[in-house]
Amino acid sequence: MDAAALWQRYQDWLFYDAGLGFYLDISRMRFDEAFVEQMQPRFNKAFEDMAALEAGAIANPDENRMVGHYWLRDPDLAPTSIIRQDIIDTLVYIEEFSSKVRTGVIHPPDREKFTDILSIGIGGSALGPQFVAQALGPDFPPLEVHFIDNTDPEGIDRTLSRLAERLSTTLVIVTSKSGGTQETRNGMIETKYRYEAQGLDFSKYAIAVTGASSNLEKMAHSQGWLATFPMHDWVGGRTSELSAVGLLPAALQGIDIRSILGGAKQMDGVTRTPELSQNPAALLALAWYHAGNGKGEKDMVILPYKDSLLLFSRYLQQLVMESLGKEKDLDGNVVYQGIAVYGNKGSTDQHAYVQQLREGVPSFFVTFIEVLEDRQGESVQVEPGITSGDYLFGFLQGTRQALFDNGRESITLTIPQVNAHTVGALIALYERAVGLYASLVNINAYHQPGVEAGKKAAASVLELQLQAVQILQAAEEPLSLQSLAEKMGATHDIETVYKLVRHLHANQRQVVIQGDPGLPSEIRLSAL
Ligand SMILES: O=P(O)(O)OC[C@H]1O[C@H](O)[C@H](O)[C@@H](O)[C@@H]1O
Repeated sequence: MDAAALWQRYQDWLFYDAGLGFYLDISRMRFDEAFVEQMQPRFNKAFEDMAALEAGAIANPDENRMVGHYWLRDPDLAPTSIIRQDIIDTLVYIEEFSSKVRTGVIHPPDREKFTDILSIGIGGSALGPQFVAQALGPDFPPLEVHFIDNTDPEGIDRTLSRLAERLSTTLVIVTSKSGGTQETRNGMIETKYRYEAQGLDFSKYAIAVTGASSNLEKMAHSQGWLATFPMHDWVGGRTSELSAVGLLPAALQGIDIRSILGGAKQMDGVTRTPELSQNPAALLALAWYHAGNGKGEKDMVILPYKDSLLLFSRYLQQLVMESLGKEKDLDGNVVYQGIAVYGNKGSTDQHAYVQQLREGVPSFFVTFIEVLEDRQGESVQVEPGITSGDYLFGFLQGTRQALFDNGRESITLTIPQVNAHTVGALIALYERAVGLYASLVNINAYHQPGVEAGKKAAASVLELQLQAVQILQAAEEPLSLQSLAEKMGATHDIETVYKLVRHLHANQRQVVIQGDPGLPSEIRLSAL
């Protein structure tokens, strides 16, 4: 395609919404009119599915749940007045509570104000708050936010050690929809232990964001925690950023949550349009379908040219991959769907993996995110007439061009600046695109049956560990690995037995290995 034809294609496919100041360019995806025409019936169905979902249909049939994240930013859409009122009340509660914390009306025992927030959660209960804190957190927030999002002891220690001096002014938010996620529970128990070690009553510092009647909610109530905020049944973890999960920590950091909701609502309005060319979420879904033949054959590389959007790719990784990565379609056929997502930021990545994108295996399409405003205030000139922002702009355009010239496709989103409004809009855009794409490929985007398998397997490893220690404690002499596994009735799982004794030995806990651990069949095991 020559330059004039490309320019025409750019103009033909350019989507712009003046209210949002948002542009979407899919001209560098090499689909043709025939493809669009062929996709139209699928889109008609996707728009119908989406309308039904927003009206309160059981859009997550496996879990028999409604899918209501769109109602969070427009409560009038909620299917019942009870849900509507609940959304409104929760928002007011979040605003009142966070303002009282910021002004010191709610304060820690014997101190004037909370200075820090420690957010404990994982997956959908962490990624949104982390992304938004990075994107929108002020340089000097009223409360600085920290995260524990794993059960890694060293990671927990690092966060808690850094906070040690300020634990007595740190507000802890424990976020878990199910209220039973082990990593989150472990982080909470370890944190509580540190508070108690300093003679602090944890319940005076702790807040729960969780589902009704969850174990976490029951504990928060029985121990008299500072507050509890709801995580509704009809909001999935990966679409919960605009519920209390994301709004509470954002409001505590002084981020304008009404503006995030406003941006999302405005994007929802635009992406509700049942007209492919006028709907940027549908255009994204079209581009994804084209790129990967509707089978996820190409990976989605997210490249925001803005440091503050660094965590967007990690946020989208869960939203896209947990939603679309499914073994079966809605009719029960095995389809192995999904789209792999990765990315970091430009131009940083140009000095890392963009080499492969330009010249290596063509297994991806890029989504560039361009932010028009370089910074607030004046820029120095790094060369006559040229600023650092001009370089960032130039690198984005250059990379887009260089990739296209070598047959690599890309999408470009352009926003006027990174602010609460545009971040809300970006979240809403991708939530809708994922929902539409799921309809195109006929899968349930709102369940995650696959993640349970790993959790169950982990539980049986821990059972084996307890059993192994018990047998070694009762043994009169050191045992070989084989005889330990036999006594456990776990010869089929001897590799796991080997690994768990190695782990315990490395931590000087309960088990001692004698012999060469590199020769598992020769080691002798005894209780410590
Ligand atoms: O909020 P929670 O119930 O603790 O869940 C946290 C996360 O863990 C689960 O494994 C799910 O796969 C995620 O979708 C969820 O966001």
